[in-house]
Amino acid sequence: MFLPPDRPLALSDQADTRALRVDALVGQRAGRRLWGPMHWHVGAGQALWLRGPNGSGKTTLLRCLAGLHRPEAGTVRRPTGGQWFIGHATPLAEALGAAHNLRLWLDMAGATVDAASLDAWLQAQGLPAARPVRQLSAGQRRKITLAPLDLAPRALWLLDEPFDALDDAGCQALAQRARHHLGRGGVLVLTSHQALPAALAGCAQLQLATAAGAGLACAEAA
Ligand SMILES: Nc1ncnc2c1ncn2[C@@H]1O[C@H](COP(=O)(O)OP(=O)(O)OP(=O)(O)O)[C@@H](O)[C@H]1O
Repeated sequence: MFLPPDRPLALSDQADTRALRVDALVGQRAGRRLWGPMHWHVGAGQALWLRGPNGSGKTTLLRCLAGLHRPEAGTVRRPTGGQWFIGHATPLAEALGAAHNLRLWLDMAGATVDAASLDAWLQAQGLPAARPVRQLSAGQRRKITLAPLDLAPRALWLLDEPFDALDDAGCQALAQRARHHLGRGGVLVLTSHQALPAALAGCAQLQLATAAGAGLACAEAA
């Protein structure tokens, strides 16, 4: 099944080292083909919204883009400047506070962030630095997991359902951060079951689809 994107993907120069590029990529889970082959690239300053029904393979595609899941075939070329992959689960240590969690996460990711910047960011977000994460709400947890985007800028943002659990103000603020990232020449690929805030309206879309009865999904982009 071929479903064209609502808007064609913006093309960039094939040699552009700031672009995210996918060639002949085929996605699989447990040996079952989910989508592909797909060919597209997203240039610096551009965003791509992955869409599709539950189980169509959006998370799998994001994980392939991040290099966390092996595709059946094909290649992914990421922009220079590093990446953040932030999944929809919140992998926080429940007994630790936000500052401690972020310190561990940033250290593991090789990101250098001084304690003052981290504390200032938490304060600006109205998040408690030391209260155990298990005492925080779902939206507060979500905000913590998204903190590295601001604290340690990287060229490629791969975000799986980043608006989940955020209130309206939180969604708007995240979209503005994404807009700022794109303005600096970053690349964004995200999934969202909800409509994107106005700041991200008009970005390119890639629709993954499940063929009725066959359990097979394919995708294509202009
Ligand atoms: N660890 C796994 N082992 C085997 N199959 C898996 C595994 N994880 C996911 N799948 C299967 O892969 C398919 C795609 O899953 P994926 O999570 O990528 O879909 P999705 O489009 O992100 O779904 P949703 O909108 O529900 O988040 C589904 O059919 C799912 O059952």
